[in-house]
Amino acid sequence: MNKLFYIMGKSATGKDSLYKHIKEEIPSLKTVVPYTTRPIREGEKDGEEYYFVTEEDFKKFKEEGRMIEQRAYHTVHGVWRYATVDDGQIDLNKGNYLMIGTLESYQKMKEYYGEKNILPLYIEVEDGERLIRSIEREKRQNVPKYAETCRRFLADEQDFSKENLEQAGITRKFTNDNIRKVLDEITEVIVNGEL
Ligand SMILES: Nc1ncnc2c1ncn2[C@@H]1O[C@H](COP(=O)(O)OP(=O)(O)OP(=O)(O)O)[C@@H](O)[C@H]1O
Ligand SMILES: Nc1nc2c(ncn2[C@@H]2O[C@H](COP(=O)(O)O)[C@@H](O)[C@H]2O)c(=O)[nH]1
Repeated sequence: MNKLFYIMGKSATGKDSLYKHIKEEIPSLKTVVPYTTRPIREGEKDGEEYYFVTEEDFKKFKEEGRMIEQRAYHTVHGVWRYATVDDGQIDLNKGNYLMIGTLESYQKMKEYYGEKNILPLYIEVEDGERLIRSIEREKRQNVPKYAETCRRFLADEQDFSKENLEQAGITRKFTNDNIRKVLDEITEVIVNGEL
């Protein structure tokens, strides 16, 4: 039976980096483009990282009953929304999928696709190291947004609290202190289809 492998973790734990490496190691994995109302960043392309849409588009998805899950964040730049939409991208009869999300979206995806069809890949990094990685990453941007980096770091504390992790049923955590090591661990899980 095919599965949805769902990467989650606090900011700057390496989700995007791992996603890219896993795709290279297992090219047969299918991917899904989520939707967002946040402004497009330099280097991003519409339809690759996200479909960059408007508030009105989000309303329309809801009215049409196509919203699988959605999240909204009160960022320092205003409200940014993210969603997975029932737009035909996911068909578990066609193969295994690799996605990135949050604990909140994972819960909704579990309800929509069924617990046995989705497998959580929870990534963690020690907080001090994670903060350094997120600041260094921001520093490389043309216009670093340090306030948003700090907001996200603090918000993660609550969003990924011990209680929330327990409630979501996260039993295994993958520590990204060495990308090669964690990649091997995750690849094994994907190939076997179990944690
Ligand atoms: N094992 C590692 N060792 C050192 N640096 C790493 C490692 N894995 C990823 N990084 C670096 O950490 C930074 C954060 O990684 P990445 O952008 O992939 O995180 P993320 O979880 O997708 O973040 P966000 O949720 O904020 O988008 C990047 O600069 C990346 O190159
Ligand atoms: N748990 C939280 N997740 C958040 C928060 N702000 C944004 N996000 C999630 O981050 C990813 C990636 O966003 P991007 O803009 O860097 O591409 C996305 O899935 C959002 O849901 C937050 O405060 N808490």
